[in-house]
Amino acid sequence: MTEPLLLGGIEAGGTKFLCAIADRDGALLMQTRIPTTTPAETLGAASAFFSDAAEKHGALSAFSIGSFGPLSLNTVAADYGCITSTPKAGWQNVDLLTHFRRTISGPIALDTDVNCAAVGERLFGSGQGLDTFCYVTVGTGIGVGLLINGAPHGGANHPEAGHIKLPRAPGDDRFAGICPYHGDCLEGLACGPAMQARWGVPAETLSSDHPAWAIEADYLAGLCATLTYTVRPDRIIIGGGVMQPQMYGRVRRALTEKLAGYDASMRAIDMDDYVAAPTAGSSAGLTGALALAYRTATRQWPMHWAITDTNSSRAETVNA
Ligand SMILES: Nc1ncnc2c1ncn2[C@@H]1O[C@H](COP(=O)(O)OP(=O)(O)OP(=O)(O)O)[C@@H](O)[C@H]1O
Ligand SMILES: [Zn+2]
Repeated sequence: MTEPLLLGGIEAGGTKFLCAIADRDGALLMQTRIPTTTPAETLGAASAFFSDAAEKHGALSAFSIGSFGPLSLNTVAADYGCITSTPKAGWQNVDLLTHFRRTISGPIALDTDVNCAAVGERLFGSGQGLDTFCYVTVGTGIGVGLLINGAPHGGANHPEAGHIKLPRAPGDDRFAGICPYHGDCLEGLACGPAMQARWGVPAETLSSDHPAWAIEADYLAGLCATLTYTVRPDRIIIGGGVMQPQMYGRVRRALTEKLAGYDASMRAIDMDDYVAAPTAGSSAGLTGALALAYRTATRQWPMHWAITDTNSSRAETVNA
């Protein structure tokens, strides 16, 4: 008989922490949504949820966190498991791992929110059937998750492709950018708050023929070209509040121009398929975190979740 598994996961975001426990088949047994306020308040509420879950369902087999960052993911570093230099007030140097080790006895895995979302897209969304793809979110920041040969990628630490420096888009030479570290890195020029700073109004209020969108598409296509040259993924999935439907065509056309017909395999890219929207739903990061917990417990990815379950039916099985 297969051993029962009890998995815990958190998608730790800048506005909310989604916490859940799930069984071996990915069915959610309990879940909750905690607003991200102070570390003490938010992490305290998350621990209380998992203590309550353990009382009701037993000890967790494995637990995983997909968090906003930057994070220290180098297992031998002194600050392993900490959020490090985030601009989010009060959350610098917050030790996530030590906090959860106080209440959770099983193994704990940690990865970025975007890598976890990429895992969720592989199980339930636009990454199904793919081994190597990128997951990009363009919202309050710009984050890039990488699934390489079927596993989330990290090296000495997680990459930060949202902060690459790109050539300025035509006509965009005055805006200084808003990244507190680099000024006019990609995130500094093209995340949602950067658009607001540049144009004086929130991005969602700009009309679809506003010049902002051509500039935005140029930068996102620059990121896609860089990812194409460095990772050569099967697909680049781009989501986040700024990626409205009209952006996909613009990014695909700008990317085709940037690749400039280089190499037959790049000329053969079907852009409609290559630059795609996410489809795993708003809980892809949480699903990915739970899948990471599954892998921590079993050394395998729960590929059967994709067959036996769908994102929407998962949501219905919840007893909050
Ligand atoms: N319809 C829209 N069109 C363009 N921009 C939008 C739209 N809706 C939201 N945004 C922008 O998206 C940003 C918020 O992004 P999102 O909704 O992805 O939130 P987030 O999860 O906080 O971001 P992140 O992915 O960085 O964590 C805001 O800057 C907002 O101006
Ligand atoms: Zn930057």
